[in-house]
Amino acid sequence: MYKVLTLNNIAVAGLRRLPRDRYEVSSESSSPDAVILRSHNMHDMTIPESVAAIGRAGAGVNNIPVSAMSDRGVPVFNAPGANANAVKELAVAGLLLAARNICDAREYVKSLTSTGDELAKDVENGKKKFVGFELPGRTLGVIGLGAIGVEVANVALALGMKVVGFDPKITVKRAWQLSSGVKQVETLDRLFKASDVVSVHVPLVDGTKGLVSADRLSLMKDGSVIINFARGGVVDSKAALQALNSGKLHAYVCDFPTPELIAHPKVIALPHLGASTTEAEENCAVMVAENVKEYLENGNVRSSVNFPEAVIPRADAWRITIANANVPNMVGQISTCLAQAGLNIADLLNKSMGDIAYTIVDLDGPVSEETMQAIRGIKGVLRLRNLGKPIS
Ligand SMILES: NC(=O)c1ccc[n+]([C@@H]2O[C@H](COP(=O)([O-])OP(=O)(O)OC[C@H]3O[C@@H](n4cnc5c(N)ncnc54)[C@H](O)[C@@H]3O)[C@@H](O)[C@H]2O)c1
Ligand SMILES: O=C(O)[C@H](O)COP(=O)(O)O
Repeated sequence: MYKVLTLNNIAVAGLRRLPRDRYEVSSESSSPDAVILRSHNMHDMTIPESVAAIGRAGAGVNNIPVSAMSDRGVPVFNAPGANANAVKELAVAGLLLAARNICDAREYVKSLTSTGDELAKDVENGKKKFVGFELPGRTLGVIGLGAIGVEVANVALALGMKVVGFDPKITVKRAWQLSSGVKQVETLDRLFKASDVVSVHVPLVDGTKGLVSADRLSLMKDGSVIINFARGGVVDSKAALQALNSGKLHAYVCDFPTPELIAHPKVIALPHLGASTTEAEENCAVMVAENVKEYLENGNVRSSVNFPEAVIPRADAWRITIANANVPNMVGQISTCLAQAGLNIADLLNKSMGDIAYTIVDLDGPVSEETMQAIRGIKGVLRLRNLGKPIS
């Protein structure tokens, strides 16, 4: 029986992928084999040694101690692209809310107590305070052309905007999805200078902290808009508030409220709502549950942020998997241990990603505890799993 600890509510469609006869899924488990979560902060918790895999039912993994998990040989899975449409739709909504001053206009209407002709007069007199701007001809700058950024860029083009994009590490897959109408800019400064609206879609990592800074905001035209459905830390919020006060920014649309942001009349703050649609929650939960299950049962790795993609279809063989430091002669030492035990290798895959290497070995016989100990004793082996024969 595999034990899976959930740290957030995970859509039932995903949990159904973990059959009850083989999986015990609970929000309380002291020795789980895997953890599935959304935005729960794992940095503050002690992660049991029993945990062999972590599944983030979403995109961002800044709430998970990924590097510490790599050191333990534990893969962290996420659900790339599974909530991209949901975020795209809300980013476009945010753009329109800001461009047409919809939040202020709604508040104004809510505040009206008049009726009849008086109300009609208040409506007509009030509307001049909420004159907005249209999108065609304006320039949107998209920072981060991954699953979400590409969708936002493409839809903005369809709305008549000019679009410029910045992503030095765009993947081939995303480049194929990106409309040829999106112009590439070489530097962030150029993107800020060119844009009326900037939308950020990068992960929060050391290199993206405070990426939307006072200096970059100062390059923008007066009355610009920042849209942030990435992470709060990507935008220097003090600088954004100053830019709102000076008129450099017309609005800051943000999915990550702080007391200061909530208090500012020109901030449109939402409660981290980007991925909160039934469809996105189900897509993410299904993708991550399947990938965690595949890893637990078969050792195959798909969509991990710290492990290389590694898949061997299951044959009628005994399987072990090894996560180890990416240094020379690991496969040689592992093979020697197996040969000394008289085991014949039927199939072997060795892949690496950064400092981590991962090896799947299919064998013609069962691996004894003695051989497991010998492999565990090799310097650089982080985690060894004996999966036996496939579950029939
Ligand atoms: N508000 C929400 O509910 C919500 C939902 C989903 C994702 N997110 C956030 O959005 C982020 C992006 O999600 P995604 O699914 O598009 O991820 P993704 O991995 O598909 O795309 C991220 C892109 O950012 C690029 N990038 C990284 N650093 C960069 C930099 N310094 N400059 C320019 N580009 C850079 C990468 O090359 C990649 O193409 C997530 O990491 C998460 O933090 C928020
Ligand atoms: O990174 C993500 O996928 C989003 O921020 C969604 O977070 P959530 O699953 O907590 O809504």
